Amino acid sequence: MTGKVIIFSAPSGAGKSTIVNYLLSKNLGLEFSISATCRPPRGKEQHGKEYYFFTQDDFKKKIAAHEFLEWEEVYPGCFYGTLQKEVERIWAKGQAVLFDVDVKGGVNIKKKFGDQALSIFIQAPSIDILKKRLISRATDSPEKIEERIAKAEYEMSFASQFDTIIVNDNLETAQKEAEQKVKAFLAR
Ligand SMILES: Nc1nc2c(ncn2[C@@H]2O[C@H](COP(=O)(O)OP(=O)(O)O)[C@@H](O)[C@H]2O)c(=O)[nH]1
Ligand SMILES: Nc1ncnc2c1ncn2[C@@H]1O[C@H](COP(=O)(O)OP(=O)(O)O)[C@@H](O)[C@H]1O
Repeated sequence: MTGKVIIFSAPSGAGKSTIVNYLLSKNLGLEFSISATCRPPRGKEQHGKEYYFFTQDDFKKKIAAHEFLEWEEVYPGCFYGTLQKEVERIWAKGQAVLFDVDVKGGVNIKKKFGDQALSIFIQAPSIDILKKRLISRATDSPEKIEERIAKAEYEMSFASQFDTIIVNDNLETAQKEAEQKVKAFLAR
């Protein structure tokens, strides 16, 4: 059983989650790939909903057992990855898989799936705007925001390795552009 995959990557704060959630609300035949992580759940987060939560030990065992399609140490000591069986679960339902992964993960998944995959890089108009968005989102401490900004320039350097780049300046325009690109790819 094989199908299509759509990959979204971006520096933190560029608007990727907002655009991904918009696409998921459109009933385009997409299902979100739930990632595995070894960060602890926050608030009401549940295993198998936002993420599959594992201890760092269990995560490493799964790496050794080749259960991951890909994984990255996204922040120091903090692993995120996609379980092979997550993709199979979604394809078995006849849906296309929608990935929200870091830039390296995005490039690796595209390499694995080739023409079966559409990789989209979401870019903020500038680093300054990125910073403003992270501050106004108010989900991260000032230290975390600085960590994310510091990483953003490095992440931007991956943009050219994606099939397409969407600059998220006006949100509605970016959402429509993403929707049109995804629909065209799914119709192929
Ligand atoms: N490579 C890879 N990156 C992932 C995966 N899942 C999430 N990420 C990335 O890990 C980062 C998670 O950071 P953040 O958005 O702060 O997520 P949070 O842990 O839910 O607060 C983002 O860049 C995600 O795109 C995955 O399965 N593989
Ligand atoms: N085009 C836009 N203009 C202004 N604010 C935006 C735009 N796109 C997203 N945002 C806001 O910026 C913040 C970061 O967006 P989010 O989707 O959480 O980013 P990411 O998932 O890439 O980290 C959120 O508060 C979101 O509402």
